Amino acid sequence: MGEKVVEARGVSHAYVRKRPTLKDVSLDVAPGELVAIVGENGSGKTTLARHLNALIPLQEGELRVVGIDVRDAANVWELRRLCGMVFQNPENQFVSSVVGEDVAFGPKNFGAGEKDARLAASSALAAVGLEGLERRDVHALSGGQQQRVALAGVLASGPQVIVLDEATSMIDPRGRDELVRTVLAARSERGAAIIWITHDMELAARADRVVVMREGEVVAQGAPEDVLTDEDLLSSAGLEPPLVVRTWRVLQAAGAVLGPAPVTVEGLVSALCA
Ligand SMILES: Nc1ncnc2c1ncn2[C@@H]1O[C@H](COP(=O)(O)OP(=O)(O)OP(=O)(O)O)[C@@H](O)[C@H]1O
Repeated sequence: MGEKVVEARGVSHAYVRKRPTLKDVSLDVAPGELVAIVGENGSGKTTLARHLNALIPLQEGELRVVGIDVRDAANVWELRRLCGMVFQNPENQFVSSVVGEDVAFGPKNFGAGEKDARLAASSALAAVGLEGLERRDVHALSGGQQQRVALAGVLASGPQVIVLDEATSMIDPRGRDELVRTVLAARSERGAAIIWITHDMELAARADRVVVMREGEVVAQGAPEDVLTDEDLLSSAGLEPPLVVRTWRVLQAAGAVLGPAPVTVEGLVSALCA
């Protein structure tokens, strides 16, 4: 158990009394694991994410992230350094209006000297494709660029867990692919675990594990090949399978293919070639 970077046990939360938003959520995440959390609007994904970073008080249950109890106020900044978050609207996430200073804030705040913090900021900005934008005003950037700055800020702080909450929603398709690669590199280079909250089933198909939420509960979790091909489960959670699975079903109905549905384009190609 000590090895997990997220250990949630029976976490429940109600913003409004007697109207629970999270119900008895238990979830483990291992170091370096890529976990996708899917669920329809209002199913509680963001509320769970906020708990991971102690942005809202834990009302019920137990939650340790990177070994820190989220109730432990003395360690909240260490928790936020080691578990970085990028939200859908990063606008309110910035501490400085100057890009380079915002990204350098994390490392500086966590003890790096001025020069090291700047270097960390520049390398994180380069990693998200924003090389040389250090002097720009954050608020004069596009939504997608702001999401990249927010991710750079997280990367510069050396996280063990990166939580992305619809964090690529405003990024154009090519930029999104680049960002996915950047996040996956953070995983392979630093062993960071990634928790990806997304409506993008193609992205979820690339995870190690998919967690399905419905009305504040975790209703299923497992390998993408199992979860994302279970149409009844997905439909009960208000979700659609990835395009590859839907394509497979059409081919199957036409008698063109046999066997379990692949979930990624690569899987589809190898199944068709086999
Ligand atoms: N600050 C708040 N006060 C009261 N209710 C809230 C608050 N934040 C969220 N809620 C409610 O909690 C429920 C779950 O919201 P949450 O944002 O966690 O869902 P989600 O799965 O992330 O949704 P989405 O896919 O739309 O981002 C919703 O019904 C929402 O209205």
